[in-house]
Amino acid sequence: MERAARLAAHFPAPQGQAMPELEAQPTAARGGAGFNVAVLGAAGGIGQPLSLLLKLSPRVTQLRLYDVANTAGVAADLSHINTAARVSAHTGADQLPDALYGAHLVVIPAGVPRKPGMTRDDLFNINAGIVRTLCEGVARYCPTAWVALISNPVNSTVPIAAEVFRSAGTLSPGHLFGVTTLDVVRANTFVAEAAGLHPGEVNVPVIGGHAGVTILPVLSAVTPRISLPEDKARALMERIQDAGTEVVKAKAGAGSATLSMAQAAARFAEACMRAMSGEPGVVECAYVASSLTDLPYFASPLRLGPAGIEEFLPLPRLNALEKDNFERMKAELQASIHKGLDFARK
Ligand SMILES: NC(=O)C1=CN([C@@H]2O[C@H](COP(=O)(O)OP(=O)(O)OC[C@H]3O[C@@H](n4cnc5c(N)ncnc54)[C@H](O)[C@@H]3O)[C@@H](O)[C@H]2O)C=CC1
Ligand SMILES: O=C([O-])CC(=O)C(=O)O
Repeated sequence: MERAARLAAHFPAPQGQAMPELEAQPTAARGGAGFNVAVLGAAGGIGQPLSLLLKLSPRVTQLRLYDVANTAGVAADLSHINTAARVSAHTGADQLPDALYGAHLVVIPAGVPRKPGMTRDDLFNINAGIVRTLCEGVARYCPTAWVALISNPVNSTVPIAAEVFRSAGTLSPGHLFGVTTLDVVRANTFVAEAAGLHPGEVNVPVIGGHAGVTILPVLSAVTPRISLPEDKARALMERIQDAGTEVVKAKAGAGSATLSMAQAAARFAEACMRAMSGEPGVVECAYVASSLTDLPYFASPLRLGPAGIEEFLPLPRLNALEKDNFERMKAELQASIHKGLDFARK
């Protein structure tokens, strides 16, 4: 189906309204009145605890919960919590416009999770289409929103989202993020355990992408500085790269990481809202369109500001082990990016 026809079929105007004229939300106005956040996939394993954490955020004034089913119960439940965020439920494609209209930040954990034995790429066939459809809605109903994409395979879904926005004429690369915060959270935790530090005081930059060898924790650039023998560094690196699979195996068919992911996504959402509010010095790693390497999408530490990505921090110097991993990730990451681009351009 031609793109315009597909858009019109999926997204009628919000109920009782003419198709809204979407004016850009001026960043200066953001924050003062709080943020309007939409969670797409809100009734799922990540969506529910993430929505709980966002309901607890003093920065959120409107929380829109969208899913294909079961949002009414989640919203009713959360709405009894005595915080200021107003919660609304939006179920099914015809309610997506109401969920999105006016959103400052859209967080997307919609899609299927892995089962044991699957790779993240095995999710592509189902999740690519879900992400494309949801992003077509974002392009139409909240084109200036920041988008934080959780749905796997992130290495491919972010290029898909970018192409949807590009062809809708709404692409703002500084507002589109693949959420890799869980890799940082895990790296901080495992390094703290290994070094006898408090996890809250450790910061590991994690670069590359979000699958196996493409997840590159730069252990030589950890703060505070720690020194690890190569065998220990290699083992830690591999544990961080396989941490998602560790959870998938432990859940034994019941899905993948949800609670730690919800916390990681809430941390990333808070960082976005702090940056939109003009707070200085907000730095997070995320997977974004990037020219730091030959790869067109790459995760690295970013300084965020009211306009989105304000600075790509220089990549940390890599030691021999990390350089070797970087070389090994390139082909896989490039292939995942192309797979996403090819899908979106069909
Ligand atoms: N980026 C990351 O670090 C991580 C990513 N993930 C990914 O997050 C995704 C979600 O995982 P879970 O929440 O555990 O899965 P889940 O199956 O528990 O929840 C997914 C939700 O998406 C909803 N959904 C499906 N199609 C939809 C559509 N077209 N529109 C709106 N909602 C739709 C489902 O109804 C369900 O409620 C998976 O793709 C998973 O691989 C998971 C953990 C970490
Ligand atoms: O492993 C998975 O399928 C989910 C995920 O991305 C993670 O936990 O890092």
